[in-house]
Amino acid sequence: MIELQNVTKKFGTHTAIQNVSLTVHKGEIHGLIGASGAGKSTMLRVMNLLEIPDSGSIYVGDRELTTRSKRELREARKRIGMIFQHFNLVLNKTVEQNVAVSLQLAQVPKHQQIDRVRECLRFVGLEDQMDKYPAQLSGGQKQRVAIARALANEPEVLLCDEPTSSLDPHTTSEILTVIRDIHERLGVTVIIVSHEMNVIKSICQRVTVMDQGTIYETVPIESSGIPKSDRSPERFIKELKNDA
Ligand SMILES: Nc1ncnc2c1ncn2[C@@H]1O[C@H](COP(=O)(O)OP(=O)(O)OP(=O)(O)O)[C@@H](O)[C@H]1O
Repeated sequence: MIELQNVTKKFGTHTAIQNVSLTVHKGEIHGLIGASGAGKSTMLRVMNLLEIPDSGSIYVGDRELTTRSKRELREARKRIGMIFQHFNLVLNKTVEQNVAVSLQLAQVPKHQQIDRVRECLRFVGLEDQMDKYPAQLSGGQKQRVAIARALANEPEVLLCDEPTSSLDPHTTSEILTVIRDIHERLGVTVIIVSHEMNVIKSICQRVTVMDQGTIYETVPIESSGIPKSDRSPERFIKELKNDA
């Protein structure tokens, strides 16, 4: 589904990723983990050419991205959604308008936009929040809007850059459940960068460990399932007592 062949990306004299090759299979949830600065985000960002590699090839499906014209690249990118740690919503646009941005960029006719926006917001459970602004939402709701925006053009691939790193454990499980739903119900291939081992272990089928800009190893894992989270006061008391 996604194949990186001998990809190198430098920032000035610093090599962020060095000659990496990786295949992500269609329909898998693939994790990228490693120490800070190992090159995880750069790996993810070259997959949709948000970072242009200095050398190497990137295939998404049967499309080689690095040799595409600007117009062809725009088309190819519609099939790749992306979400970020800090959500990257447009603050002066409503939830509805934020999701519609993807469709406007893809030049979807206006009369088709509203149905699609509603459908995506329904998928993430936010249909009733369409008129709110990002500042009126919780972190988890903001990430759901970002997910709805990423889904709007029916992507085949979802790139997730530390999607739960700004969220508490309860909201993390909710967002992971949405990501797993996208994978299972929509058949989307997911690549997720995280420094949180529990996140990686709970939903990934294979994990690539990165070290100093190279791939240390890719290992299959048995996903442990998304932990059930409970925000009841009894649970807080129990945990406080356990810690003591
Ligand atoms: N736009 C940039 N300009 C200059 N250097 C960069 C840029 N982006 C990344 N780097 C450098 O490339 C290296 C890899 O960065 P990257 O963000 O891919 O690592 P990471 O594994 O995702 O780290 P973290 O977990 O801290 O986010 C780091 O040394 C970083 O400082």
